[in-house]
Amino acid sequence: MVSLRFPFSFSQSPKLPNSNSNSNSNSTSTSRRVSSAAFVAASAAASAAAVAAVSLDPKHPFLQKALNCLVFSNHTFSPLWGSLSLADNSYSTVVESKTGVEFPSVIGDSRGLLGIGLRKKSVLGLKNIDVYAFGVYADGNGVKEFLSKKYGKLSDSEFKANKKFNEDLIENDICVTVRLQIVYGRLSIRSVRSAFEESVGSRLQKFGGSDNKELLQRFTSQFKDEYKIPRGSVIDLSRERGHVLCTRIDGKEVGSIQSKLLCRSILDLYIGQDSFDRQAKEDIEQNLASLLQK
Ligand SMILES: CCCCCCCCCCCC(=O)O
Repeated sequence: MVSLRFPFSFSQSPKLPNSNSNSNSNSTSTSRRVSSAAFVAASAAASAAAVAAVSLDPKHPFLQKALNCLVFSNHTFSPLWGSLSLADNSYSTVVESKTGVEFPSVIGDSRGLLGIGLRKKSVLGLKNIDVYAFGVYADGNGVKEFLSKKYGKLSDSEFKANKKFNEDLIENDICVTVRLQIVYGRLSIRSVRSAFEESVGSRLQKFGGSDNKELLQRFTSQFKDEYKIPRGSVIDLSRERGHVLCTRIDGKEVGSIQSKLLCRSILDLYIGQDSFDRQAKEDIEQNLASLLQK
């Protein structure tokens, strides 16, 4: 039978991403691949915060001890856990190696990084340019709850034969964020709109048929002319509970739309069958699978 890996398990070393030789922070790792340890850190963050709160209470010396043990272990265990510092509340980052773009291993309260990738696009059918790096995050508790319910009773071989973890994430009501970090320096908001029109439009058609022009228009019209998208801009596309797609540009919410079809179409671009970056999709699949262990 498979069961969920306990986030504070010290007995088994998770796969680590390559360590970063040119980083100025000892908690940053450079990799195109993201270890499930990054994701585990998301669940750990919430629990660690709870432990920290109690540990200030002198009536709980045991918890203080557990906390010390946790922090010590973080520093020797994994670079991604290394900066899970309760003092400054900062977490480790993973760097997309081609562009140098950094992704925090945890965003929000509990969304852990499952994988990173690169979106390239050909301009005038000629040059392939790097447009943005992306990171896919999912809510630690939501994923674990879902996976253990669905796969907890499978035998090991049945579990290994499963190839549907990404589909599970795309389809179900689990909080997910895809973070786009723009690397191309000459992007107009109009080109962002038309790129979304093309990519999201094709998925809306694929999953929902041709009658979705209004939905596509509602989504793309969130990217208003007044917004600037210079290099370094961050666009967050988040599926919140109830299949609500919430869009943020540089942290500012620009709109939210309740539509299962739209959420599915967006996620399919990054982790679906014909995703933008095949390696990223495979990494994510693997990291989802490694959240369960025998
Ligand atoms: C010159 C290329 C312009 C491409 C702009 C893409 C900006 C964001 C679009 C997101 C969706 C997608 O990648 O198709």
